Formats: sequence, C-alpha cells, structure tokens
Amino acid sequence: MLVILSSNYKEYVKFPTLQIVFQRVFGRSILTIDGEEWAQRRRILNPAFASDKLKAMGAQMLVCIQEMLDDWERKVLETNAATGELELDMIKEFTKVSADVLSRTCFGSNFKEGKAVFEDQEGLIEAIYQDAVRYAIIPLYRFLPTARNRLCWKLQRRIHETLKTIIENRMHAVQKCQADSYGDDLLGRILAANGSSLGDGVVLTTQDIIDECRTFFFAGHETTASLLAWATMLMASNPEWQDRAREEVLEMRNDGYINAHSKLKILEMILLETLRLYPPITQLISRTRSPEYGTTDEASTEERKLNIPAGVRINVLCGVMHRDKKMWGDDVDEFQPERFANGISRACKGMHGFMAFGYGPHSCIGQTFAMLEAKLVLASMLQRFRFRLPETYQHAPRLYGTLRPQHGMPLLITPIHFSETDKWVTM
Ligand code: HEM
Repeated sequence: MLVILSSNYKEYVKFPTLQIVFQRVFGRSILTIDGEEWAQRRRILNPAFASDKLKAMGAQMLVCIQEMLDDWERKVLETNAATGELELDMIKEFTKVSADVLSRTCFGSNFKEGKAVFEDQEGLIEAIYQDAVRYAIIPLYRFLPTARNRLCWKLQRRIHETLKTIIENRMHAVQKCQADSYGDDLLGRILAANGSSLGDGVVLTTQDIIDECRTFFFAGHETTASLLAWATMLMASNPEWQDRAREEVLEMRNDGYINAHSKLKILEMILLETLRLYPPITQLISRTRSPEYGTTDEASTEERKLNIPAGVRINVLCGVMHRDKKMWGDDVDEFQPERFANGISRACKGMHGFMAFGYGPHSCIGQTFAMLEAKLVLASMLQRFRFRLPETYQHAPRLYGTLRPQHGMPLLITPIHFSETDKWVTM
C-alpha cells in the first residue's frame, strides 16, 4: 500500500475535461490555484470554518432541516394518512436540503439570492459538462456562439452580477457605518478576514470572493447529500443502529431540541463508518512537485523510502484503502460503527487509513461543517421518523463525480408519532 506522508502543494486540475469544467465554473478559486497563492487563500478562508463559528451556524442549518421534515410530514398526511408510510428518494431530498443549508450559511440574509445563484451554477455545470469533450478537442470552441455557449455566458453573467451586488452592498454598509460587521455567515467571515494578517495582508478581489463562494457550493453540496443518503441506507438496513442513534438523540435533547452543541457520539461513529464504506470522493489526485515525496508503508509493519520524481501524477484510491483488510481487519466490508468508538486514529492501522476528507494541507476545509450538518439532519430525522428500505431497493453505488446510488435512494419513512392504531399522537 502506498502512503503519501507529506504533500505541500497539489495540482488538482489534470484531466482536460475536468479542467474545463473547474476553470469555467470557479475561475481562480482554492480548488484551481496552487502554490503560495493557494496557501494564502487557505489562510484567509480557514477561520470561516473554525468549529466555534460553525456551531453558531447550527441554528441556520436547523431552519432548513425543519422545513424539509415538516414537508415530509405534510406529504404523509396528504397522501398516506392511512398507513402513515411514505416513500421518498433520499438523494433528492438531501441534495435539496444541503443546497438550502449552503445558501443560508453562506449568504445569511441574502439567502434567496444565494439560492438563485446556486441554481444557476448547477445549470452552468450541466451545460459545460455536456460540451466538455468539444471544448477539449476543438480549439476556441468555447468562444463560438452556439446555443449552449450562449446559455453558459448568460448564466455566468447572472451569477457574477448577483454575487457582486451582494458582496459590494455588504462592503459599502460597513464602510458607511450602516452595519457594524460584514455578517455572521461564511461570506461575512471571509470579508472580515480579507486583507488581515491571516493571509499576509493579501486582499482578495470581489472576483476572488465570488469564485470561492461558488466553489463551496460545488464542493459541499453533492458530497454531503451523498453521505446522508448512504448513512440512512445503512441505518435502515441495520435497525439496531438506527434505534441506538435515536435513543442517543432523545437522551441528548436539550429542552426537547437537538442543537449544534449536542454530543452525539453514536451518530458520529455511524457517519464515520458510512464515509469509510461509501466515501463520496473515492480518489484523490495529486502531482509531485519535487522528488523524495513519500514512503511505502505496509499497514505500519514495514516502511521503505520511495523516490518519486517531480511531476508524477498520483491517484490515491481512498475507496480501496477504506476496504483494505490489513488496515481495518477481516470485518472490513461490514457496517461496524463501533470500530470508531475511540476515534479515527484507533479505528485502523497505519497513518492514512481514513481518507474521506483527504489528507495533508489540502484536506477538506469544510469537513467540520459537513459533519455538523450531517449530524443535525440525521438527529432531527431520527426524532421525527422511523425509516426502512423498500423491497424494491437496488444497491448500486456508482461514481457520478461523487459516489451516488445509481437508482436513487428510496426510503419508506413513518412519522414516529403515528401509532399502530392509525392515529397521529401528539407529543
Ligand atoms: C461529506 C462531505 C464532504 C466530503 C466527503 C468532502 C471531501 C473532500 C475531499 C476528499 C477533499 C480533498 C480533495 C483532494 O485532496 O483532492 C476536499 C477538499 C475540499 N472541500 Fe470538501 N468534502 C465535503 C464537504 C465539504 C463542504 C461542506 C465544503 C464547503 C462548504 C467543502 C469544501 C472543500 C474545499 C474548498 C476543498 C479544497 C481544499 C483545498 O484544496 O485547500 N467540502 N473535500
């Protein structure tokens, strides 16, 4: 097993098609820049994701989550009040809620405009992706006024104008003392850190900030939805773990509510085990910048120096490493959240067995955000619904950028307060 022990800087953009999508959608963002520029950018963005600040966002996340659950309850009443059971495609539900959460936590009071931007961005990615091969092989194709290119230009203009207006309004409000801060959302925190000593005084332009907001949506949207969908599938097929998680949630409720401070250890273990078995990102791609890059490490039993020349592309297959018996034991293919009872480092042998959020300096900046969101979604869901898999469920994990269920993730949900006597029971 090859383990990369250090990676100072990585180059992300390797495949021509991916390069076109990334550059056209995000411009020069943390995902597409490299070297010292990347390092400065990361220092400016890091504080926005500090865990104490994120906890304050829990309330905004819960607003979106409760809306989704209220909607489910309404649908059960309208369509299936007799049985109390309803089938929903969880991948669709979680894709929507994670988009709502990102719009709210990124843009706070500008939530509606933010949501419209993200919808445009999805349209843009789709349009660019459809033509990616042509862009890659026909020089200057992207400048031709084809119908799809015109659509891309229109969406790009609209995204740019909306985000520029939001950002400039916030900056003007502070400059003119109409507001005492840039806001308590991710955008506000980036504006506050911009130009400070964190990034060596580097000042991000409005365009840079626009590119970063768009990147967060791309990086945090499908990944979190995919984690949530697999987690509900695993809890539905392992009802004892669903019950344990629900018991913990009910025990940890404060005044009847779960919040970002609730300690939910069982749920955390379930999420880590889900990420191990079904990591939304299954491989990491990097390129060596200098020789003497790493060592080989056979599950910590043997270590040999490995000289890799500069410029070599390395694909780290985290999905495969997560299923390596030498690292995880003979029960590697089983759902055993207990293995994470004493944290990630004790769950496997070897330094880099768990790679769901990447590793090294480029590891996921949004991992605490994603884990908080996932915990709040599942805890809220467990409080209000029981769920099981329908007999028609077909297990088919497939890579569509992220690891998603090919035939959707149908789940039969029943409100907890629906009693066996076909009545809604009030709390
Ligand atoms: C379950 C959810 C998530 C998973 C599994 C995940 C996974 C990853 C992985 C594996 C990487 C490293 C990629 C590489 O090294 O090539 C990464 C990077 C990144 N992620 Fe996440 N991510 C998740 C959620 C989020 C969220 C919610 C955000 C933002 C709101 C986010 C923003 C980013 C950014 C900006 C990077 C690039 C970091 C850099 O290059 O410095 N991610 N993510």
